[in-house]
Amino acid sequence: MQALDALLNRVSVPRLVDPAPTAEQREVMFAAAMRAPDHGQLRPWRFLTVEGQARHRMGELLAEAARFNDPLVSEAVVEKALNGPLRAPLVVVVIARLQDHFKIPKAEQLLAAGCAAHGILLAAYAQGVGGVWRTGELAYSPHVAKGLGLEDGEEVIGFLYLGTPQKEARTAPKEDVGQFVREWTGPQV
Ligand SMILES: Cc1cc2nc3c(=O)[nH]c(=O)nc-3n(C[C@H](O)[C@H](O)[C@H](O)COP(=O)(O)O)c2cc1C
Repeated sequence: MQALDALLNRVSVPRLVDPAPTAEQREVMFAAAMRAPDHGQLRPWRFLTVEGQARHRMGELLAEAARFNDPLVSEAVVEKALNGPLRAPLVVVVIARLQDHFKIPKAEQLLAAGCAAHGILLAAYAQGVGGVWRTGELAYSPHVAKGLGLEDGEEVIGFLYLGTPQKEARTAPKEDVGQFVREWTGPQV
């Protein structure tokens, strides 16, 4: 696939089934992540892969976090948390690693990690792998962070659900790009 095809046509694929991406496909996806624009080459990201039985353990962790957040949480919400990671054969947890740096603000590091996540999704799409970036409030839970083994300065910025599209992906909507672009010719007076 040509680079522009992926850039212009990538769409999220919410319904994902087995098989999970192959080792070769994963290598390409993580290599693409490493090409994210990255001020100072801090590489302010890392990834966890969760698959097989570990997805059930991740679901239990999310369900515990839902109960911690709200002891009166409904069973429906707990059930959704439990089943969340089962929506795809592979979940990639994207972790931003934010450090105090004399020159590079944490906001820039966060953006770089976001670009890395986008790189994974683009490389997935280019290889026919379906993917969708999800978060939800549990992604930001300290209980989940602890259970996933995050260290100081690290935060989850996304769960990338990856797998084989269950059905043909939708077509990317055509956007009126002109609405988002203006020429600037000098300061307003
Ligand atoms: C940081 C981030 C978090 C997101 N979290 C969710 C989410 O929890 N649930 C969801 O349905 N979409 C979420 N999305 C949006 C989807 O990944 C997707 O981009 C959106 O549904 C639009 O579909 P498209 O990518 O095909 O244009 C998130 C996107 C980003 C960048």
